Amino acid sequence: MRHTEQWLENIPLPVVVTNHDGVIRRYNFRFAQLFAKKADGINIQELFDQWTSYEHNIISAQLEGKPYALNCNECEDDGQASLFYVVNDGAYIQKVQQKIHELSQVNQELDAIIEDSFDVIYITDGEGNTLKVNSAIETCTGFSKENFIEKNVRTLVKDGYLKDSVTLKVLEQKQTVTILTVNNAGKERLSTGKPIFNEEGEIVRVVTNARNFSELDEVYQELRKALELNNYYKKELEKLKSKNRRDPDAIIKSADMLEIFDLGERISEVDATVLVLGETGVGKDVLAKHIHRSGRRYENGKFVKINCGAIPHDLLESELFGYEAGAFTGAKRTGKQGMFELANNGTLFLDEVGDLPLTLQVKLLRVLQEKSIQRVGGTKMIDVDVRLIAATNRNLKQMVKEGEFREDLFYRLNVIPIHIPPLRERKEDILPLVYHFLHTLNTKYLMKKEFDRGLKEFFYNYNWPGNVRELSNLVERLILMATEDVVTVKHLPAEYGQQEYSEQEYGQPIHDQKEYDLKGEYEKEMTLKEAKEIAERKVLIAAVQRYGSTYEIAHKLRTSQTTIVRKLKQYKLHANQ
Ligand SMILES: Nc1ncnc2c1ncn2[C@@H]1O[C@H](COP(=O)(O)OP(=O)(O)OP(=O)(O)O)[C@@H](O)[C@H]1O
Repeated sequence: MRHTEQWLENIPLPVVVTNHDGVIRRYNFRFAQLFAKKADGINIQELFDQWTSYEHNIISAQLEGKPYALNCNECEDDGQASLFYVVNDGAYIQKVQQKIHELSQVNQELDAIIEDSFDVIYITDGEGNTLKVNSAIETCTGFSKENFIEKNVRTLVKDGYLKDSVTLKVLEQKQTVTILTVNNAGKERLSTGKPIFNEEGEIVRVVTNARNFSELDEVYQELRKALELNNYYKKELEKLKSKNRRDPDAIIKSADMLEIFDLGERISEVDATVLVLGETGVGKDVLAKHIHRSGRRYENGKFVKINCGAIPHDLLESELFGYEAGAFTGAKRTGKQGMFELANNGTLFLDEVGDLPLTLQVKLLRVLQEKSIQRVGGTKMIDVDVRLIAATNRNLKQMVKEGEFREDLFYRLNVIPIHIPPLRERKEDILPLVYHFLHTLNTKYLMKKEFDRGLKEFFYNYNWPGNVRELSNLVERLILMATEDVVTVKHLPAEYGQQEYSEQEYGQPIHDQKEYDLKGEYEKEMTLKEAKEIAERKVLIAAVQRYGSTYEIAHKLRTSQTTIVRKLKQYKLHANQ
Protein backbone atom coordinates (compact mmCIF):
# COMPACT_ATOMS: atom_id res chain seq x y z
CA MET A 1 0.00 0.00 0.00
CA ARG A 2 1.30 3.36 -0.96
CA HIS A 3 2.02 5.93 1.69
CA THR A 4 -0.97 8.12 0.71
CA GLU A 5 -3.43 5.21 0.78
CA GLN A 6 -2.11 4.24 4.23
CA TRP A 7 -2.65 7.79 5.40
CA LEU A 8 -6.23 7.79 4.08
CA GLU A 9 -7.00 4.52 5.81
CA ASN A 10 -5.87 6.02 9.10
CA ILE A 11 -8.57 8.67 8.96
CA PRO A 12 -11.61 7.43 10.95
CA LEU A 13 -14.12 8.97 8.49
CA PRO A 14 -14.96 8.22 4.85
CA VAL A 15 -12.61 10.35 2.72
CA VAL A 16 -12.04 10.66 -1.01
CA VAL A 17 -9.60 12.49 -3.28
CA THR A 18 -10.77 13.72 -6.70
CA ASN A 19 -9.17 15.72 -9.43
CA HIS A 20 -10.31 19.27 -9.95
CA ASP A 21 -13.32 18.13 -12.04
CA GLY A 22 -14.50 15.78 -9.30
CA VAL A 23 -13.32 12.52 -10.88
CA ILE A 24 -12.36 10.13 -8.08
CA ARG A 25 -8.70 9.25 -7.82
CA ARG A 26 -8.57 7.41 -4.50
CA TYR A 27 -10.60 6.85 -1.32
CA ASN A 28 -10.42 4.88 1.90
CA PHE A 29 -12.16 1.73 2.98
CA ARG A 30 -14.82 3.59 4.97
CA PHE A 31 -15.79 5.52 1.85
CA ALA A 32 -15.91 2.31 -0.20
CA GLN A 33 -18.28 0.82 2.32
CA LEU A 34 -20.84 3.52 1.59
CA PHE A 35 -21.32 2.41 -2.02
CA ALA A 36 -22.19 -0.91 -3.55
CA LYS A 37 -20.33 -0.10 -6.79
CA LYS A 38 -16.70 0.70 -7.42
CA ALA A 39 -15.99 4.40 -7.22
CA ASP A 40 -12.74 4.66 -9.18
CA GLY A 41 -12.77 7.05 -12.11
CA ILE A 42 -16.37 8.15 -11.44
CA ASN A 43 -17.36 11.73 -10.82
CA ILE A 44 -18.08 12.07 -7.12
CA GLN A 45 -21.41 13.89 -7.76
CA GLU A 46 -22.67 10.89 -9.76
CA LEU A 47 -22.17 8.61 -6.76
CA PHE A 48 -24.83 10.50 -4.78
CA ASP A 49 -28.54 10.86 -5.53
CA GLN A 50 -28.54 14.54 -4.59
CA TRP A 51 -25.71 17.07 -4.47
CA THR A 52 -25.95 20.72 -3.34
CA SER A 53 -22.92 22.96 -2.82
CA TYR A 54 -22.98 25.72 -0.21
CA GLU A 55 -20.59 28.43 0.75
CA HIS A 56 -17.48 27.56 2.71
CA ASN A 57 -16.96 24.32 0.72
CA ILE A 58 -19.84 22.53 2.35
CA ILE A 59 -21.84 20.07 0.30
CA SER A 60 -25.12 18.56 1.25
CA ALA A 61 -25.68 15.22 -0.45
CA GLN A 62 -28.04 12.29 -0.24
CA LEU A 63 -27.64 8.63 -0.92
CA GLU A 64 -30.50 6.14 -0.74
CA GLY A 65 -32.44 8.56 1.48
CA LYS A 66 -29.59 9.11 3.90
CA PRO A 67 -28.19 12.64 4.24
CA TYR A 68 -24.47 13.38 4.10
CA ALA A 69 -22.48 16.49 4.64
CA LEU A 70 -19.20 16.71 2.72
CA ASN A 71 -16.40 19.06 3.53
CA CYS A 72 -14.21 19.87 0.56
CA ASN A 73 -10.64 21.20 0.66
CA GLU A 74 -7.98 21.67 -1.95
CA CYS A 75 -4.91 19.41 -1.70
CA GLU A 76 -2.05 18.07 -3.77
CA ASP A 77 -1.99 14.44 -4.78
CA ASP A 78 0.94 13.05 -6.66
CA GLY A 79 1.91 16.59 -7.52
CA GLN A 80 -1.55 17.33 -8.99
CA ALA A 81 -3.96 19.92 -7.66
CA SER A 82 -6.80 17.86 -6.23
CA LEU A 83 -9.86 18.06 -4.01
CA PHE A 84 -10.06 16.27 -0.70
CA TYR A 85 -13.57 15.40 0.60
CA VAL A 86 -14.44 14.30 4.14
CA VAL A 87 -17.88 12.67 4.35
CA ASN A 88 -19.91 13.28 7.53
CA ASP A 89 -23.30 12.15 8.67
CA GLY A 90 -25.66 14.76 7.19
CA ALA A 91 -28.52 14.50 9.73
CA TYR A 92 -27.26 17.47 11.71
CA ILE A 93 -26.65 19.51 8.58
CA GLN A 94 -30.15 18.63 7.39
CA LYS A 95 -31.59 19.95 10.65
CA VAL A 96 -29.56 23.13 10.32
CA GLN A 97 -30.73 23.42 6.73
CA GLN A 98 -34.34 23.02 7.83
CA LYS A 99 -33.86 25.71 10.48
CA ILE A 100 -32.24 28.02 7.95
CA HIS A 101 -35.18 27.46 5.61
CA GLU A 102 -37.67 28.15 8.38
CA LEU A 103 -35.80 31.24 9.46
CA SER A 104 -35.66 32.57 5.95
CA GLN A 105 -39.42 32.05 5.62
CA VAL A 106 -40.04 33.88 8.88
CA ASN A 107 -37.72 36.58 7.66
CA GLN A 108 -39.68 36.86 4.42
CA GLU A 109 -42.96 37.07 6.29
CA LEU A 110 -41.51 39.70 8.60
CA ASP A 111 -40.30 41.68 5.59
CA ALA A 112 -43.77 41.46 4.05
CA ILE A 113 -45.40 42.60 7.28
CA ILE A 114 -42.98 45.47 7.64
CA GLU A 115 -43.47 46.39 4.01
CA ASP A 116 -47.26 46.36 4.30
CA SER A 117 -47.33 48.53 7.39
CA PHE A 118 -49.19 51.82 7.12
CA ASP A 119 -46.55 53.29 9.45
CA VAL A 120 -42.91 53.81 8.55
CA ILE A 121 -40.76 51.07 10.11
CA TYR A 122 -37.08 51.83 10.22
CA ILE A 123 -34.44 49.51 11.71
CA THR A 124 -30.79 50.30 12.19
CA ASP A 125 -27.93 48.54 13.93
CA GLY A 126 -26.22 49.98 16.99
CA GLU A 127 -24.17 52.31 14.79
CA GLY A 128 -27.17 53.82 13.06
CA ASN A 129 -26.69 51.89 9.79
CA THR A 130 -30.00 51.23 8.08
CA LEU A 131 -30.84 47.53 8.02
CA LYS A 132 -34.48 47.58 7.04
CA VAL A 133 -36.97 50.20 5.99
CA ASN A 134 -40.36 49.87 4.33
CA SER A 135 -41.85 51.77 1.40
CA ALA A 136 -43.91 54.01 3.70
CA ILE A 137 -40.68 56.03 4.03
CA GLU A 138 -41.28 57.20 0.46
CA THR A 139 -44.61 58.92 1.17
CA CYS A 140 -43.15 60.22 4.40
CA THR A 141 -39.96 61.78 3.03
CA GLY A 142 -40.61 61.98 -0.68
CA PHE A 143 -37.39 59.99 -1.38
CA SER A 144 -37.26 56.47 -2.73
CA LYS A 145 -36.54 53.65 -0.31
CA GLU A 146 -33.25 52.80 -2.04
CA ASN A 147 -31.74 56.07 -0.78
CA PHE A 148 -31.94 54.77 2.79
CA ILE A 149 -30.90 51.13 2.57
CA GLU A 150 -27.49 50.47 4.20
CA LYS A 151 -26.94 54.21 4.77
CA ASN A 152 -26.06 55.59 8.17
CA VAL A 153 -28.71 57.91 9.68
CA ARG A 154 -26.07 60.58 10.30
CA THR A 155 -25.31 60.69 6.57
CA LEU A 156 -29.01 60.65 5.75
CA VAL A 157 -29.60 63.69 8.00
CA LYS A 158 -26.51 65.45 6.62
CA ASP A 159 -27.63 64.80 3.01
CA GLY A 160 -31.11 66.08 3.75
CA TYR A 161 -32.98 62.78 3.33
CA LEU A 162 -34.10 62.91 6.94
CA LYS A 163 -35.16 66.16 8.61
CA ASP A 164 -34.80 64.89 12.10
CA SER A 165 -33.73 61.43 13.20
CA VAL A 166 -35.32 59.76 16.18
CA THR A 167 -32.75 56.94 15.75
CA LEU A 168 -29.92 59.36 16.53
CA LYS A 169 -31.73 60.53 19.64
CA VAL A 170 -32.18 56.92 20.76
CA LEU A 171 -28.49 56.22 20.19
CA GLU A 172 -27.57 59.33 22.19
CA GLN A 173 -30.05 58.89 25.02
CA LYS A 174 -30.01 55.06 25.07
CA GLN A 175 -33.73 54.94 25.72
CA THR A 176 -37.08 55.02 23.93
CA VAL A 177 -37.70 58.43 22.37
CA THR A 178 -40.86 59.87 20.82
CA ILE A 179 -40.84 63.01 18.73
CA LEU A 180 -43.36 64.83 16.56
CA THR A 181 -41.93 65.67 13.17
CA VAL A 182 -43.30 67.70 10.30
CA ASN A 183 -42.12 66.70 6.84
CA ASN A 184 -41.45 68.95 3.85
CA ALA A 185 -45.08 68.65 2.76
CA GLY A 186 -46.20 69.87 6.20
CA LYS A 187 -47.59 66.48 7.25
CA GLU A 188 -47.28 65.64 10.91
CA ARG A 189 -45.79 62.37 12.03
CA LEU A 190 -45.31 60.85 15.45
CA SER A 191 -42.05 58.85 15.56
CA THR A 192 -41.09 56.46 18.33
CA GLY A 193 -37.64 54.85 18.38
CA LYS A 194 -36.85 51.92 20.67
CA PRO A 195 -33.38 50.59 21.45
CA ILE A 196 -32.69 46.83 21.63
CA PHE A 197 -29.77 45.94 23.90
CA ASN A 198 -27.44 42.94 23.94
CA GLU A 199 -26.35 41.19 27.13
CA GLU A 200 -23.52 43.70 27.58
CA GLY A 201 -26.01 46.54 27.57
CA GLU A 202 -24.93 47.81 24.18
CA ILE A 203 -27.49 48.95 21.62
CA VAL A 204 -27.61 46.42 18.78
CA ARG A 205 -30.74 47.64 17.03
CA VAL A 206 -32.92 50.75 16.96
CA VAL A 207 -36.48 50.10 15.77
CA THR A 208 -38.40 53.20 14.82
CA ASN A 209 -42.09 53.47 14.03
CA ALA A 210 -43.44 56.67 12.49
CA ARG A 211 -47.17 57.27 12.13
CA ASN A 212 -48.58 59.82 9.74
CA PHE A 213 -51.19 61.85 11.55
CA SER A 214 -52.50 63.58 8.47
CA GLU A 215 -53.08 60.26 6.69
CA LEU A 216 -54.58 58.90 9.84
CA ASP A 217 -56.86 61.90 9.89
CA GLU A 218 -57.83 61.19 6.27
CA VAL A 219 -58.59 57.58 7.20
CA TYR A 220 -60.58 58.84 10.18
CA GLN A 221 -62.52 61.23 7.93
CA GLU A 222 -63.25 58.35 5.54
CA LEU A 223 -64.42 56.25 8.46
CA ARG A 224 -66.58 59.10 9.73
CA LYS A 225 -68.11 59.48 6.26
CA ALA A 226 -68.81 55.74 6.15
CA LEU A 227 -70.40 55.90 9.60
CA GLU A 228 -72.48 58.91 8.60
CA LEU A 229 -73.64 57.05 5.52
CA ASN A 230 -74.45 54.07 7.66
CA ASN A 231 -76.48 56.27 10.00
CA TYR A 232 -78.23 57.87 7.05
CA TYR A 233 -79.27 54.46 5.73
CA LYS A 234 -80.39 53.46 9.22
CA LYS A 235 -82.51 56.60 9.47
CA GLU A 236 -83.94 56.06 6.00
CA LEU A 237 -84.84 52.52 7.03
CA GLU A 238 -86.44 53.86 10.19
CA LYS A 239 -88.30 56.40 8.07
CA LEU A 240 -89.55 53.65 5.79
CA LYS A 241 -90.60 51.70 8.84
CA SER A 242 -92.39 54.72 10.30
CA LYS A 243 -93.98 55.45 6.91
CA ASN A 244 -95.53 52.03 7.12
CA ARG A 245 -96.91 53.12 10.45
CA ARG A 246 -98.54 56.19 8.90
CA ASP A 247 -102.21 56.42 9.56
CA PRO A 248 -103.77 55.22 6.30
CA ASP A 249 -106.77 57.42 7.04
CA ALA A 250 -104.68 60.59 7.04
CA ILE A 251 -104.97 62.10 3.58
CA ILE A 252 -101.96 64.26 2.84
CA LYS A 253 -101.65 65.45 -0.75
CA SER A 254 -100.90 69.18 -0.88
CA ALA A 255 -97.27 70.28 -0.91
CA ASP A 256 -97.79 72.23 2.33
CA MET A 257 -99.17 69.24 4.19
CA LEU A 258 -96.55 66.87 2.79
CA GLU A 259 -93.88 69.23 4.09
CA ILE A 260 -95.60 69.53 7.48
CA PHE A 261 -95.97 65.77 7.89
CA ASP A 262 -92.40 65.28 6.75
CA LEU A 263 -91.26 67.74 9.39
CA GLY A 264 -93.38 65.78 11.87
CA GLU A 265 -91.40 62.65 11.04
CA ARG A 266 -88.09 64.44 11.31
CA ILE A 267 -88.84 65.78 14.78
CA SER A 268 -90.41 62.57 16.01
CA GLU A 269 -87.17 61.40 17.62
CA VAL A 270 -86.41 64.60 19.51
CA ASP A 271 -88.32 65.41 22.65
CA ALA A 272 -88.75 69.14 22.13
CA THR A 273 -92.27 70.44 22.70
CA VAL A 274 -94.32 71.01 19.58
CA LEU A 275 -97.00 73.68 19.35
CA VAL A 276 -99.49 72.89 16.59
CA LEU A 277 -101.41 75.93 15.46
CA GLY A 278 -104.32 76.20 13.10
CA GLU A 279 -108.05 76.73 12.78
CA THR A 280 -110.49 74.24 14.15
CA GLY A 281 -110.74 70.95 12.25
CA VAL A 282 -107.57 71.39 10.15
CA GLY A 283 -106.02 68.16 11.47
CA LYS A 284 -103.92 69.25 14.47
CA ASP A 285 -104.90 66.04 16.19
CA VAL A 286 -103.99 64.00 13.12
CA LEU A 287 -100.55 65.61 12.97
CA ALA A 288 -99.90 65.06 16.69
CA LYS A 289 -100.70 61.35 16.29
CA HIS A 290 -98.48 61.21 13.22
CA ILE A 291 -95.52 62.62 15.18
CA HIS A 292 -96.11 60.05 17.91
CA ARG A 293 -96.41 57.14 15.48
CA SER A 294 -93.25 58.12 13.60
CA GLY A 295 -90.90 57.91 16.58
CA ARG A 296 -89.68 55.39 19.13
CA ARG A 297 -92.32 56.59 21.64
CA TYR A 298 -94.90 54.73 19.54
CA GLU A 299 -93.28 51.47 20.65
CA ASN A 300 -92.54 52.53 24.21
CA GLY A 301 -95.63 54.39 25.33
CA LYS A 302 -99.12 55.64 24.56
CA PHE A 303 -100.54 58.67 22.79
CA VAL A 304 -102.78 60.35 25.34
CA LYS A 305 -105.00 63.26 24.40
CA ILE A 306 -106.63 65.72 26.72
CA ASN A 307 -108.83 68.57 25.55
CA CYS A 308 -108.23 71.41 27.98
CA GLY A 309 -111.29 73.25 26.62
CA ALA A 310 -113.70 70.39 27.12
CA ILE A 311 -112.96 69.53 30.76
CA PRO A 312 -114.31 71.76 33.55
CA HIS A 313 -111.46 73.70 35.10
CA ASP A 314 -111.86 72.22 38.57
CA LEU A 315 -111.40 68.70 37.17
CA LEU A 316 -108.58 69.51 34.81
CA GLU A 317 -105.80 69.40 37.41
CA SER A 318 -106.66 65.91 38.63
CA GLU A 319 -107.14 64.77 35.02
CA LEU A 320 -103.68 65.99 34.15
CA PHE A 321 -101.73 65.03 37.24
CA GLY A 322 -103.92 62.37 38.89
CA TYR A 323 -104.89 62.30 42.54
CA GLU A 324 -104.17 60.35 45.68
CA ALA A 325 -106.80 58.42 47.61
CA GLY A 326 -109.16 60.76 49.44
CA ALA A 327 -107.78 63.86 47.73
CA PHE A 328 -111.30 65.27 47.43
CA THR A 329 -114.93 64.22 47.87
CA GLY A 330 -115.88 61.79 45.18
CA ALA A 331 -112.27 60.74 44.59
CA LYS A 332 -111.65 57.03 44.07
CA ARG A 333 -110.39 55.19 47.13
CA THR A 334 -107.40 53.89 45.21
CA GLY A 335 -106.41 57.28 43.80
CA LYS A 336 -105.98 57.73 40.05
CA GLN A 337 -103.24 58.20 37.53
CA GLY A 338 -103.35 61.41 35.56
CA MET A 339 -102.75 61.90 31.85
CA PHE A 340 -99.05 62.60 32.42
CA GLU A 341 -98.57 59.26 34.11
CA LEU A 342 -100.62 57.47 31.47
CA ALA A 343 -98.49 59.02 28.76
CA ASN A 344 -95.21 58.02 30.43
CA ASN A 345 -92.65 57.11 27.73
CA GLY A 346 -95.20 58.22 25.18
CA THR A 347 -96.78 61.46 24.03
CA LEU A 348 -99.24 63.76 25.75
CA PHE A 349 -101.36 65.83 23.41
CA LEU A 350 -102.74 68.93 25.11
CA ASP A 351 -105.47 70.10 22.80
CA GLU A 352 -106.93 73.61 23.21
CA VAL A 353 -103.96 74.52 25.42
CA GLY A 354 -105.11 78.14 25.25
CA ASP A 355 -108.05 77.17 27.47
CA LEU A 356 -105.75 76.09 30.30
CA PRO A 357 -106.48 78.26 33.36
CA LEU A 358 -103.59 80.40 34.63
CA THR A 359 -103.19 78.36 37.83
CA LEU A 360 -102.64 75.20 35.83
CA GLN A 361 -100.34 76.99 33.40
CA VAL A 362 -97.92 77.51 36.31
CA LYS A 363 -98.13 73.85 37.28
CA LEU A 364 -97.67 72.68 33.70
CA LEU A 365 -94.59 74.83 33.36
CA ARG A 366 -93.12 73.30 36.51
CA VAL A 367 -93.78 69.76 35.24
CA LEU A 368 -92.09 70.56 31.95
CA GLN A 369 -89.07 71.93 33.75
CA GLU A 370 -88.75 69.26 36.42
CA LYS A 371 -90.01 66.29 34.40
CA SER A 372 -91.92 65.07 37.42
CA ILE A 373 -95.48 65.50 38.66
CA GLN A 374 -97.20 65.62 42.00
CA ARG A 375 -100.65 64.08 42.20
CA VAL A 376 -103.46 66.19 43.69
CA GLY A 377 -103.40 65.51 47.44
CA GLY A 378 -100.03 63.80 47.15
CA THR A 379 -96.61 64.79 48.44
CA LYS A 380 -94.14 62.70 46.48
CA MET A 381 -92.81 63.65 43.08
CA ILE A 382 -93.31 61.06 40.34
CA ASP A 383 -90.85 61.11 37.43
CA VAL A 384 -92.45 61.20 34.02
CA ASP A 385 -90.85 60.94 30.60
CA VAL A 386 -93.41 62.52 28.33
CA ARG A 387 -93.18 64.26 24.99
CA LEU A 388 -95.62 67.12 24.96
CA ILE A 389 -97.48 68.27 21.89
CA ALA A 390 -99.79 71.21 22.47
CA ALA A 391 -102.35 72.58 20.06
CA THR A 392 -104.56 75.59 19.86
CA ASN A 393 -106.61 77.56 17.40
CA ARG A 394 -106.27 80.64 19.57
CA ASN A 395 -103.69 83.36 19.18
CA LEU A 396 -101.45 82.57 22.12
CA LYS A 397 -99.19 85.56 21.50
CA GLN A 398 -102.18 87.87 21.74
CA MET A 399 -103.28 86.03 24.89
CA VAL A 400 -99.83 86.59 26.37
CA LYS A 401 -100.17 90.32 25.64
CA GLU A 402 -103.57 90.38 27.29
CA GLY A 403 -102.28 88.52 30.34
CA GLU A 404 -104.40 85.42 29.66
CA PHE A 405 -101.48 83.12 28.93
CA ARG A 406 -98.16 82.98 30.74
CA GLU A 407 -95.30 84.19 28.61
CA ASP A 408 -92.82 81.70 30.12
CA LEU A 409 -95.14 78.77 29.32
CA PHE A 410 -95.71 80.12 25.83
CA TYR A 411 -91.99 80.05 25.08
CA ARG A 412 -91.68 76.62 26.69
CA LEU A 413 -94.41 75.25 24.41
CA ASN A 414 -93.41 77.16 21.32
CA VAL A 415 -90.11 75.29 20.81
CA ILE A 416 -91.24 73.81 17.48
CA PRO A 417 -94.27 75.71 16.23
CA ILE A 418 -96.09 74.12 13.29
CA HIS A 419 -98.92 75.95 11.61
CA ILE A 420 -101.41 73.87 9.66
CA PRO A 421 -103.02 76.00 6.97
CA PRO A 422 -106.81 75.99 6.62
CA LEU A 423 -108.31 73.75 3.95
CA ARG A 424 -109.18 76.72 1.73
CA GLU A 425 -105.45 77.47 1.43
CA ARG A 426 -104.57 73.92 0.33
CA LYS A 427 -107.27 73.05 -2.10
CA GLU A 428 -105.31 70.10 -3.53
CA ASP A 429 -106.34 68.22 -0.39
CA ILE A 430 -110.09 68.78 -0.80
CA LEU A 431 -111.04 66.23 -3.47
CA PRO A 432 -108.72 63.48 -2.16
CA LEU A 433 -110.39 63.98 1.21
CA VAL A 434 -113.84 63.83 -0.40
CA TYR A 435 -112.97 60.55 -2.18
CA HIS A 436 -111.48 59.17 1.01
CA PHE A 437 -114.55 59.92 3.15
CA LEU A 438 -116.90 58.82 0.36
CA HIS A 439 -115.15 55.49 0.09
CA THR A 440 -114.90 54.95 3.87
CA LEU A 441 -118.53 55.85 4.47
CA ASN A 442 -119.86 53.85 1.50
CA THR A 443 -118.05 50.85 3.00
CA LYS A 444 -119.34 51.63 6.47
CA TYR A 445 -122.98 52.03 5.39
CA LEU A 446 -122.88 49.41 2.60
CA MET A 447 -123.73 52.06 0.00
CA LYS A 448 -122.58 52.98 -3.49
CA LYS A 449 -123.06 56.73 -3.44
CA GLU A 450 -121.27 58.95 -5.94
CA PHE A 451 -120.89 62.72 -6.11
CA ASP A 452 -121.59 64.36 -9.43
CA ARG A 453 -119.30 66.92 -10.99
CA GLY A 454 -121.29 69.94 -9.80
CA LEU A 455 -121.14 68.73 -6.20
CA LYS A 456 -117.42 68.10 -6.43
CA GLU A 457 -117.01 71.62 -7.79
CA PHE A 458 -118.96 72.91 -4.83
CA PHE A 459 -116.67 71.02 -2.47
CA TYR A 460 -113.63 72.36 -4.23
CA ASN A 461 -114.79 75.96 -4.21
CA TYR A 462 -116.36 76.18 -0.77
CA ASN A 463 -114.16 77.85 1.82
CA TRP A 464 -114.63 75.33 4.64
CA PRO A 465 -114.62 77.42 7.81
CA GLY A 466 -114.84 74.17 9.79
CA ASN A 467 -112.07 72.66 7.64
CA VAL A 468 -111.70 68.86 7.34
CA ARG A 469 -114.12 68.18 10.18
CA GLU A 470 -116.84 70.15 8.39
CA LEU A 471 -116.00 68.48 5.07
CA SER A 472 -116.21 64.98 6.50
CA ASN A 473 -119.48 65.81 8.31
CA LEU A 474 -121.01 67.13 5.12
CA VAL A 475 -119.97 64.07 3.11
CA GLU A 476 -121.58 61.87 5.74
CA ARG A 477 -124.74 63.94 5.84
CA LEU A 478 -125.05 63.86 2.05
CA ILE A 479 -124.55 60.13 1.88
CA LEU A 480 -127.12 59.49 4.53
CA MET A 481 -129.69 62.05 3.36
CA ALA A 482 -129.63 61.60 -0.41
CA THR A 483 -132.00 58.91 -1.64
CA GLU A 484 -130.41 58.68 -5.10
CA ASP A 485 -127.04 57.00 -5.67
CA VAL A 486 -125.70 60.04 -7.50
CA VAL A 487 -125.53 62.93 -5.06
CA THR A 488 -125.71 66.47 -6.47
CA VAL A 489 -125.72 70.05 -5.16
CA LYS A 490 -129.47 69.81 -4.78
CA HIS A 491 -128.88 67.43 -1.88
CA LEU A 492 -126.81 70.00 -0.03
CA PRO A 493 -128.30 70.93 3.34
CA ALA A 494 -130.16 74.21 3.34
CA GLU A 495 -127.41 76.14 5.10
CA TYR A 496 -125.08 75.46 2.16
CA GLY A 497 -127.62 76.85 -0.25
CA GLN A 498 -128.96 75.21 -3.38
CA GLN A 499 -128.96 78.09 -5.77
CA GLU A 500 -126.27 78.78 -8.33
CA TYR A 501 -123.48 80.10 -6.17
CA SER A 502 -120.56 81.90 -7.55
CA GLU A 503 -117.12 80.85 -6.32
CA GLN A 504 -117.08 83.89 -4.05
CA GLU A 505 -120.42 82.92 -2.56
CA TYR A 506 -119.18 79.46 -1.73
CA GLY A 507 -116.65 81.22 0.43
CA GLN A 508 -119.44 82.85 2.40
CA PRO A 509 -122.07 80.19 2.98
CA ILE A 510 -125.61 81.47 3.30
CA HIS A 511 -127.71 79.98 6.02
CA ASP A 512 -131.14 79.81 4.54
CA GLN A 513 -132.73 77.27 6.83
CA LYS A 514 -136.46 78.09 6.85
CA GLU A 515 -136.55 78.62 10.57
CA TYR A 516 -133.65 81.01 10.47
CA ASP A 517 -134.20 82.59 7.11
CA LEU A 518 -132.88 86.04 7.81
CA LYS A 519 -132.97 87.47 4.29
CA GLY A 520 -134.96 90.62 4.21
CA GLU A 521 -135.64 90.39 7.92
CA TYR A 522 -134.28 93.83 8.61
CA GLU A 523 -136.65 95.36 6.06
CA LYS A 524 -139.62 94.39 8.25
CA GLU A 525 -140.82 96.64 10.98
CA MET A 526 -139.39 95.43 14.26
CA THR A 527 -138.24 96.44 17.67
CA LEU A 528 -134.60 96.90 18.55
CA LYS A 529 -134.79 93.81 20.78
CA GLU A 530 -136.13 91.74 17.83
CA ALA A 531 -133.38 93.04 15.54
CA LYS A 532 -130.78 92.24 18.20
CA GLU A 533 -132.14 88.71 18.50
CA ILE A 534 -132.05 88.18 14.75
CA ALA A 535 -128.45 89.36 14.60
CA GLU A 536 -127.51 87.24 17.62
CA ARG A 537 -129.13 84.17 16.12
CA LYS A 538 -127.30 84.73 12.84
CA VAL A 539 -123.95 85.02 14.59
CA LEU A 540 -124.65 81.92 16.66
CA ILE A 541 -125.61 79.81 13.63
CA ALA A 542 -122.36 80.73 11.93
CA ALA A 543 -120.40 80.02 15.13
CA VAL A 544 -122.03 76.63 15.62
CA GLN A 545 -120.99 75.66 12.12
CA ARG A 546 -117.48 76.93 12.50
CA TYR A 547 -116.45 75.90 15.97
CA GLY A 548 -116.40 72.58 17.71
CA SER A 549 -117.38 73.26 21.31
CA THR A 550 -119.38 75.75 23.34
CA TYR A 551 -116.06 76.72 25.00
CA GLU A 552 -114.62 77.57 21.62
CA ILE A 553 -117.72 79.52 20.59
CA ALA A 554 -117.60 81.39 23.89
CA HIS A 555 -113.96 82.17 23.38
CA LYS A 556 -114.44 83.40 19.82
CA LEU A 557 -117.44 85.48 20.71
CA ARG A 558 -115.62 86.80 23.78
CA THR A 559 -118.27 85.70 26.25
CA SER A 560 -118.64 82.96 28.82
CA GLN A 561 -119.45 79.35 28.01
CA THR A 562 -122.56 79.43 30.21
CA THR A 563 -123.91 82.40 28.20
CA ILE A 564 -123.38 80.42 24.98
CA VAL A 565 -125.12 77.34 26.37
CA ARG A 566 -128.07 79.52 27.46
CA LYS A 567 -128.30 81.37 24.14
CA LEU A 568 -128.12 78.17 22.07
CA LYS A 569 -130.99 76.82 24.13
CA GLN A 570 -132.92 80.04 23.63
CA TYR A 571 -132.52 79.84 19.83
CA LYS A 572 -132.93 76.04 19.73
CA LEU A 573 -129.46 75.55 18.32
CA HIS A 574 -127.00 72.73 19.02
CA ALA A 575 -123.23 72.89 19.18
CA ASN A 576 -121.30 70.24 17.20
CA GLN A 577 -119.76 68.67 20.29
N1 LIG B 1 -105.54 65.00 6.58
C1 LIG B 1 -106.62 64.39 7.06
N2 LIG B 1 -107.01 63.22 6.53
C2 LIG B 1 -108.10 62.59 6.99
N3 LIG B 1 -108.86 63.07 7.98
C3 LIG B 1 -108.52 64.24 8.53
C4 LIG B 1 -107.38 64.96 8.10
N4 LIG B 1 -107.27 66.09 8.83
C5 LIG B 1 -108.32 66.08 9.67
N5 LIG B 1 -109.06 64.97 9.50
C6 LIG B 1 -110.27 64.61 10.22
O1 LIG B 1 -110.96 65.81 10.51
C7 LIG B 1 -111.43 65.81 11.84
C8 LIG B 1 -110.79 66.99 12.59
O2 LIG B 1 -109.42 66.78 12.67
P1 LIG B 1 -108.59 67.13 13.99
O3 LIG B 1 -109.36 66.75 15.20
O4 LIG B 1 -107.24 66.57 13.82
O5 LIG B 1 -108.56 68.68 13.84
P2 LIG B 1 -108.04 69.73 14.91
O6 LIG B 1 -107.31 70.74 14.14
O7 LIG B 1 -107.36 69.03 16.00
O8 LIG B 1 -109.42 70.31 15.42
P3 LIG B 1 -109.73 71.12 16.80
O9 LIG B 1 -108.95 72.38 16.75
O10 LIG B 1 -111.17 71.35 16.71
O11 LIG B 1 -109.32 70.19 17.89
C9 LIG B 1 -111.07 64.48 12.44
O12 LIG B 1 -112.15 63.61 12.30
C10 LIG B 1 -109.92 64.01 11.57
O13 LIG B 1 -109.87 62.61 11.51
